Amino acid sequence: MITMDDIIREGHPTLRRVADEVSFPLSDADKKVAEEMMQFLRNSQDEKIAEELDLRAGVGLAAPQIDVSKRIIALLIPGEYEDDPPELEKVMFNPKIISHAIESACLKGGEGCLSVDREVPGFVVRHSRITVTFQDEKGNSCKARYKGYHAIVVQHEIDHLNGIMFYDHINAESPFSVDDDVIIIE
Ligand SMILES: OCN(O)CCCc1ccccc1
Ligand code: NI
Repeated sequence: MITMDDIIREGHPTLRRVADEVSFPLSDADKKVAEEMMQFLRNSQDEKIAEELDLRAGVGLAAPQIDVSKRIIALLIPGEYEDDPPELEKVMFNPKIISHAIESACLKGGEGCLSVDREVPGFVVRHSRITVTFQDEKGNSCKARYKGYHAIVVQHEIDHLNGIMFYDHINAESPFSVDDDVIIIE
């Protein structure tokens, strides 16, 4: 089971590596990694388990964050209300952004990261809408489009596969100044 002890922190070289493509059919090891990543996200969003295991809540996780330099990301974006189904619950293998909108967007509150034990204030400017191809656990080729908060989270995770941290996108000189056509998501 993944706990915070398994999550590597900034400064660890794996976070700055470009992760390797996953081959299909999946090895048992890769299947296990994906399952454990999704279980971590569920546990991290369960009040009791998170408190018991001292987990930071996460809506996404990338395999490099558990020192597995492979192109696997897990996404778990909860529904609006307690008993709603998740808005997005998916593991992507070899995800790739194949196209994106011209418009940029960022979260009003900035971003954080389970691999970063500090606040890094500032607007993290990303694409407002993306089209992603990926393989599912069966190796089926999939395509999906994301916008808004979902697009932001997916980009944050895919960045981890390319050794990019969220604060790489923050304007160091002026962290909260963005062009006036950048969509600021509440
Ligand atoms: O890589 C996953 N992770 O560090 C957890 C935080 C995910 C995340 C947080 C804010 C905006 C987008 C994504
Ligand atoms: Ni992260």
